Amino acid sequence: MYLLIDWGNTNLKYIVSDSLCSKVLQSKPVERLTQIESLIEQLSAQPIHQVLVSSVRSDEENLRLKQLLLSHLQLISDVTVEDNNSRIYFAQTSYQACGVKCAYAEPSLLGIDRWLSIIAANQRQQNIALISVGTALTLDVLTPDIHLGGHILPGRELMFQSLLHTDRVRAHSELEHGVKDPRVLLLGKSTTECVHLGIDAIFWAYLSESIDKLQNQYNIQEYLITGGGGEYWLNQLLTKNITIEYRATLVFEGLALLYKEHFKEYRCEK
Ligand SMILES: Nc1ncnc2c1ncn2[C@@H]1O[C@H](COP(=O)(O)OP(=O)(O)OP(=O)(O)O)[C@@H](O)[C@H]1O
Ligand SMILES: CC(C)(CO)[C@@H](O)C(=O)NCCC(=O)O
Repeated sequence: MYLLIDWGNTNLKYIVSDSLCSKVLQSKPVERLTQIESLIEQLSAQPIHQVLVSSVRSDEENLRLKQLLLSHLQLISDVTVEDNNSRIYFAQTSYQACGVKCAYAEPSLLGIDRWLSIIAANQRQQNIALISVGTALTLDVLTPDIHLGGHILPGRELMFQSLLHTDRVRAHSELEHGVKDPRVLLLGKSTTECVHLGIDAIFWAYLSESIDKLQNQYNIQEYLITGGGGEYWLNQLLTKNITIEYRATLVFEGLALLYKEHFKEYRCEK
């Protein structure tokens, strides 16, 4: 069994799969955890043989994850620590991988989650815009085999927290009356409503305007959207005249592709 991990700034997401083929990964449920310690409990006695990791966390946090995984692997198999070390693969950004070239002059500075999504999207060999709505909102644009660059914005929670830091804007993290349509300029009648509607309006204006520019400048054929807020924004963007798809497994698909490029012995059964 393969364990694929996407450790973001808020959650650790994972998939357990007996195959690294994109089609199989796309059909797997993505599990979400807030504490990495609960990963081991969740896996319990599953026979994991190889772990693939995408992590935007610090070296220190990655080491903690590695130690946790090693102790789990040791419990379920009788091989040595050295053998087990090679069973944990941490993906890294590079200048070129799986046929695609990175836009950054210093590729190691591009977030691995973005790079893996780019690698997965490049399989389609089209002009693609990738939108990830998580802790940060990111945009990446690629034409076949070339990453052109992108944007990074603070995500909803970061914007929300930055206002709470003033200590005067006392908003609740959830709206009392559910989601409101961000395409209409609705006006809030409480601090919480004002903050939520304001932040949604920023995202809507940004996404709507960026899509219009992307259509004109890059002739985008397809949009792929992912991340915790991906489904919500997919629904809002359906009114735009674009081809757009929500893909929860995009980072995992890229992770599997990069791993397979490194360890060429892996073959996807047809
Ligand atoms: N409707 C929404 N609009 C904007 N952001 C949202 C929405 N719903 C959820 N989010 C954001 O998504 C995030 C959780 O998603 P996800 O689990 O993909 O993030 P993450 O673990 O932080 O991943 P990463 O660090 O890779 O972005 C939260 O920070 C939350 O604020
Ligand atoms: C932007 C985030 C936080 C999105 O998860 C991540 O990709 C990251 O930490 N990136 C590093 C900076 C960059 O991509 O240029």
